[in-house]
Amino acid sequence: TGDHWGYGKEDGPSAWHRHYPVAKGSRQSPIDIIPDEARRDSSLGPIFLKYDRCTSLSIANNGHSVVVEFDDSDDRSVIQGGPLDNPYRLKQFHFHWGGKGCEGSEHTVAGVGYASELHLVHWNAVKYTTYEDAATAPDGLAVLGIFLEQGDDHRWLHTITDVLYMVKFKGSATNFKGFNPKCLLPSNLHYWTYLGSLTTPPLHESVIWIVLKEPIVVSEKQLGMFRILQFSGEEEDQRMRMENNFRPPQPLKERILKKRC
Ligand SMILES: COc1ccc(C[C@@]2(O)NC(=S)NC2=O)c(OC)c1
Ligand SMILES: [Zn+2]
Repeated sequence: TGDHWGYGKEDGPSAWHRHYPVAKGSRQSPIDIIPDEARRDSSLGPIFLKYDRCTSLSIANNGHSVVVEFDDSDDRSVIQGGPLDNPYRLKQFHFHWGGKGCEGSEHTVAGVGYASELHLVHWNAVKYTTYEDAATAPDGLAVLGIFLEQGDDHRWLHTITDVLYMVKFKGSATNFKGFNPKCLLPSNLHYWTYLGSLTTPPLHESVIWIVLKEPIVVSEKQLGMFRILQFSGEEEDQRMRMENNFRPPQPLKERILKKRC
């Protein structure tokens, strides 16, 4: 039982369509972002992020990534503005990364990947009653994508990398209170935006994507800490290092990429 998909040769992104036919849908993510083809849209305003440090709850290894969950019972932590018609509540954030020295982001920019990509997942609690309902609705989710570039140590990422050893195995979780994800944002909030999907099964086409142009900088040492995580559970005999947990870019099809720069 459990998820029968992964990132390997047999169960990876090229095989997902067998159980999840929407993998070949009209608004799949990620995409290759071509900056020169992005259309400036005067109706696109700035995005506003209001994150309250008291809403973070736990950090967990779900067998596909490391996820920090938030208390989404009210509007303390929300994203609004930009392409969004109302505030979307912060539910969780997680990362995608590569192998040693390899690219690991999901979106690429003019064909070039970054070392990693952070996804801050928000849901439309004005229109939908539950996160689960929002996750299947065309305007249900708003995901803020932030690129991680290799370079100097990131001042605040230590707060996360220092506890990864506690969630090494699939199914492990631990308390993670008082973390404010605002510390993971770059200084500039200029963004690209387009209509897309979840990037793992069930691949629901329910995401309004907001991808920041400016990456944050993290060290190779910090990136390496993500690779102590395992896809596999503690009881499984074959150890499977968690790395290269990213889906490659999907066809843009009839979509328009917009920008606010
Ligand atoms: C059923 O609801 C789901 C399921 C998976 C994810 C995770 C993910 O597929 N989506 C993005 S974005 N990156 C991912 O890895 C999700 O996140 C919003 C929501
Ligand atoms: Zn993601």
